[in-house]
Amino acid sequence: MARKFFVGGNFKMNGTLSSIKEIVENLNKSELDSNVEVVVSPPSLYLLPTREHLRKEIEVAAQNVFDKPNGAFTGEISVSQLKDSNITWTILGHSERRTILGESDEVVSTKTKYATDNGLGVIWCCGESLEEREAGNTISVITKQLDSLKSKNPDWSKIVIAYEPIWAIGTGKVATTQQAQDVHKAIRDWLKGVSDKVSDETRILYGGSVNESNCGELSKQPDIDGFLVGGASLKPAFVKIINCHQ
Ligand SMILES: O=C(CO)COP(=O)(O)O
Repeated sequence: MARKFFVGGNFKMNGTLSSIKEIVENLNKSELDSNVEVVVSPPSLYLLPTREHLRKEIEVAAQNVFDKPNGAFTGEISVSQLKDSNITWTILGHSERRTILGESDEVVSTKTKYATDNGLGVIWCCGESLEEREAGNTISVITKQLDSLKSKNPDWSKIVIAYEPIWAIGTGKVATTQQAQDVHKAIRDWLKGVSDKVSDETRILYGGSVNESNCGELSKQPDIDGFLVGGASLKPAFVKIINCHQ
C-alpha cells in the first residue's frame, strides 16, 4: 500500500497572533501538492484562530494533550476540548517534553493510548541523544520507547511516528539520508511485530533540521514517509518542503 506523504509543522513555543496569521495566509495562497497530508501545530493559545482561518485541507495539531476527560488538571487540555474545536491531531512524546518537562515513556504511552482511543491522531515522537548514538544504542533506545507504546495497545491506525534524533533538532546538524533511512527501516521492522498491516501502513516521519535543501534527498528514502519540521515551518520555505516529494 502506498503511504500518503505527511508533513507536519511544529511551531513549538514560537509566534504571535500576527506572525501566525502570516504563516496561515502564506499556506492559504500557496499551491500545495494534493498528495501530501499537511498538519500544523501552533502553540495552544493559537490553535483556534489557526483552525478558523487556515484552508480546510490542512489539519491542525496540538503540541500536547492530557489523558483525562476533564477536571482539576490545571494547565492541561483534554482530547474532547481539542475535538470540540476541530483540532484533530496532537504531537506527543516530543524530546523537548521528555527531557525538559520530564515526561517518561509511561506518561507518553498512556497519553497516546488515551488520545488514539478517543479518536485523535497522534504524531508520536522518538529519538536518541548524541551520547546514546555514540554509544551505539540508537536502536535499543528507540525500541524501548516503542515497546512502552506497544504495551498500551494503542490504535495504530491513528498514529504517525516521528523519528527525531535529539542531536539533529534545532542544531542545523541533519542526520545523513543513510542514518535516517537505517533507523526508519529498523522502526518499520519493529512494527512488523505489531502486525504486517501496521508495518505497511504506518507513516514514519523524519525530524531534525529539515529544510528546503535537504528534504528532497531524504524524501527519496523508501522508509521516510514525510517530515516533522520545526524552525523551517515558521518560514515561507515550509511550502517548498511540503512540495519536495516527487
Ligand atoms: O523538533 C523538531 C520538530 O518537532 C525539529 O526541529 P528543527 O526542524 O527546528 O530542527
